[in-house]
Amino acid sequence: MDHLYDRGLLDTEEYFVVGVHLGHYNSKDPQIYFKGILDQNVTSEHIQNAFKHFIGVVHSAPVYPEYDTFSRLVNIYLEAPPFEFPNHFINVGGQKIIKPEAAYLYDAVWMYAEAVHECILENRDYNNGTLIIDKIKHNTYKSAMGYMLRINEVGDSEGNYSLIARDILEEDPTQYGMYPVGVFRLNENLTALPAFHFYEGGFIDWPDGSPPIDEPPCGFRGEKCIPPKTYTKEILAGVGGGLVLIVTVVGYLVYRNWKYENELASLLWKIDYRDIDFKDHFSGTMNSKCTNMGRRTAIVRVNSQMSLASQGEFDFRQLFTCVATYRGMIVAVRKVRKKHIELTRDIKKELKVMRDLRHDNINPFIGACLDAPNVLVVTAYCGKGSLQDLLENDDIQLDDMFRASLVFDIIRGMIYLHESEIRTHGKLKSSNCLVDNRWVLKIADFGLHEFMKGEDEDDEGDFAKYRNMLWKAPELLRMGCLAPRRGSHEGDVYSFAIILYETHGRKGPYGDIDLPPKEIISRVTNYLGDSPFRPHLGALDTSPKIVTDIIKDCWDEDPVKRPDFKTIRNRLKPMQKGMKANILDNMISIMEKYASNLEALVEERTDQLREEKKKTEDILLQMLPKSVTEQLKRGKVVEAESFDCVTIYFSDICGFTAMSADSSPLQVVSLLNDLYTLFDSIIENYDVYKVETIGDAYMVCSGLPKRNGILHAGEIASMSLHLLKEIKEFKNKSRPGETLKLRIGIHSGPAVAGVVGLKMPRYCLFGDTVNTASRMESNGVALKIHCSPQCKDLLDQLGGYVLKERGLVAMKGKGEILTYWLIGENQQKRLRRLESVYSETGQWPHHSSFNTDEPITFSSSLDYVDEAEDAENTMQNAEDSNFHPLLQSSETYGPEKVEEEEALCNGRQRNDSSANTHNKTVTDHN
Ligand SMILES: Nc1nc2c(ncn2[C@@H]2O[C@H](COP(=O)(O)OP(=O)(O)OP(=O)(O)O)[C@@H](O)[C@H]2O)c(=O)[nH]1
Ligand SMILES: [Mg+2]
Repeated sequence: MDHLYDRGLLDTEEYFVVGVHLGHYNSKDPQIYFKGILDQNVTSEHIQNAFKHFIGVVHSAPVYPEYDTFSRLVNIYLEAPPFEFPNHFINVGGQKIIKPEAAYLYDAVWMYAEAVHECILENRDYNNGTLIIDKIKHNTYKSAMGYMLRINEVGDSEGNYSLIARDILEEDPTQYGMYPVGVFRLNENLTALPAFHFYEGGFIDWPDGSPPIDEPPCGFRGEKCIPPKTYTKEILAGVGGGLVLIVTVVGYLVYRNWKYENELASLLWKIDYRDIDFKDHFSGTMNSKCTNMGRRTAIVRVNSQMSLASQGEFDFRQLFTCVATYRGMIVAVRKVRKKHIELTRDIKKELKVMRDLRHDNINPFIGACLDAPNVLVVTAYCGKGSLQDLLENDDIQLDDMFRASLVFDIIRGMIYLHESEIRTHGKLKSSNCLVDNRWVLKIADFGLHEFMKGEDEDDEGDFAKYRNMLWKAPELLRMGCLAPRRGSHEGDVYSFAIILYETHGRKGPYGDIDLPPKEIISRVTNYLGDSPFRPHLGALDTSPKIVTDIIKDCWDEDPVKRPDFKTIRNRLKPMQKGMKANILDNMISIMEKYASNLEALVEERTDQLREEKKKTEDILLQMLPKSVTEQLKRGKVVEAESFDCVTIYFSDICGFTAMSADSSPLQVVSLLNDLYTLFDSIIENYDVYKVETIGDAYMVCSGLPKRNGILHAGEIASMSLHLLKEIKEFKNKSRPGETLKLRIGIHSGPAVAGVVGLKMPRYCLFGDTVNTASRMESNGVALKIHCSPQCKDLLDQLGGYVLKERGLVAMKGKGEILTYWLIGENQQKRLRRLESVYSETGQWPHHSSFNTDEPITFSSSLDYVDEAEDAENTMQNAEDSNFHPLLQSSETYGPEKVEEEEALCNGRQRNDSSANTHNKTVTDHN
């Protein structure tokens, strides 16, 4: 209570505390109830005020005098046996205070005794506890406390309880105590709860003047005050939201309207006449074309062909429409035959709609010029002219892909147009389908009906007038001038059918029907017979059936039966198979294919070229030394070069002339071919350069054009031995069994080399060395190598060569010269020599001699001479003819033999250009 009071909970009178006190009411100390466990300050005003909000239920105090009587009797019995509890003060009137528990105990025993007694009377088992309890339950009895009690159904005694409340303390009116104000008593029928009865004069000093309500009006948890559910908030939110939406929508509409009006008013489409520049494109007569804008039809037919022949972005020969530049853009300008124009709202709307249209297959409307008398309509310029021009131009091939691309462009454009605010075209025809530079077809000349209204009649003449009507649907033709200018969806489909017919037939809208347009129009309009008058479909016999079917359906006499453009698109889809959406993409893909083919082709041709070049180079290389070839290839002049020392080989076949005389020319050629093929393959193994072959003569040189020190003598010597060996095994097919008598001469000395001639450039050697070499050969002996002393010196220096002195030989212009026969060599020595060159220079002296990829093959069939330094010894060996296969297989040449050979060679015609002298006398001093 203290805390409740402190926290102000009792201030509001809202709380009232009902306490239960377990003890009996203590009438001696009515303030005891204010006490807490420790707090003894019961007199505090604070506490006493708090208890104004308290009523308590306590056990009623014993009823007097009944309880007194009981107490007295207990005192008496306590002294009596069996307790014999003495009370010393009994004689002075002192009584022991008997606690109520004694009364309860008394009550319990009494009740039990009553029950047992009843059992005995009823002759039932009083040891049966349940029975005894049953008897006790629901009993009402007068307690020793002096009041009535009742045992309820669970066996508890429902006692006599009093209600205590605060009242002024009897002893001290400034203080309060708790006093019983009433009691709960059992009522008559003893069944219901005990009822409360105020004691006489008893009252409760309710803080509020009356008892507090037992339950808050809304229940303890407010459950009795749940307000019925209302949707006010939702409704408010809904209404608010709705309002916002309405305001937004209205705002948006107003804004749109405002914007629309602004756009209408801003005249974005308006073009200033001064901004249109006709000069850039036209001069002279061209300008007049633009001055006559609007009367183009007659010119069209003549000139349209011309424009199409051109592929450029812009062609100056295009005369059929007036072209100008507007803000850097090429535009088509069309004059409206009106003196002035009143800019009504409808016209403004119409122009705005036109300007807003944007589609790939719709020719963009750029604007209009209203500067009277120049009332102009400006549209984007399409570089390739109209579909009509295209179809009439025989130079342009229309393949299926091309045609399908154009047709689908029309369909796409028309679907867009029919769904737009323009709704219909009304003048769809091939001249109003323009083709731009990218070959995309664009629908043109639609809309602007209000703008054009009242345009002066074009004096184009009957032909042109009726021709223009060939695309018009019959139902519109029948309406005459009442027909709506904007036409109808079905009317556009009819026009499309005629265009499709034109596109496939390429003979105009009515193909080969040779009637004036006026007559055609009359027949189409006044159709009475069974089938309406239409172009002949027979002319389209090469076209796919779906196309002719579509054409038939689209020009049906009954407009209702004509399909719409979406249906047409779906039905014509097979035409598009494998095609890209626009023709340019198709062309690009074709070109890509072509380009990749071309790449392969170029590659192939490059290979061929490379091969041919290589062949040419090879031939050149065969004709000229590599270094010379390189110089010639680079366009340099090859200057004659002088070489200090080279070795030259000449060989000749003795008796060749006589042999040729006996053989057919073919046999001779075949023999020489075989022979030189063999020679060529042999000389490849040496660092030598074949200078030329003339008839049976063979000229080889070493030490040029690449210098090789003195190795040239060795290379030529080894090569000569190799050739000599091979010639002995050479089979002459026309004279089997006969050995060719090869006569070889070698000489070393200085020479000059250079390229002569321009047409058939030859690498030639000049100098006395050449002559001497040739003489060495001509003064030689068949199957022997005749070596000059200069050459022998070099060979000696190189070592490993076996030479035998021949003796003095008289040579023309030279006197007598001591010459030698080269008879053998030590190949190992040559090999070592070349190896040492290789290790010094990192290069083999001759490219093919020691190709590291191939085994060294040179002279492999020759035997070797062991360190043939001792000439005597060697010669001895040579004479023994035991050490060299050359010598083994050949005869030993003595003077007689020489003579014999000499005779063989007599009469031989030398046509060696380099060797101009022939010494026919051979003197062998051996
Ligand atoms: N290259 C090119 N030619 C055009 C262009 N506009 C019109 N033409 C050509 O001008 C010719 C006549 O066009 P228009 O003046 O529109 O006359 P029409 O199409 O026969 O008839 P309507 O449009 O119905 O008045 C067309 O056939 C085309 O050859 C264009 O933008 N570029
Ligand atoms: Mg047109």
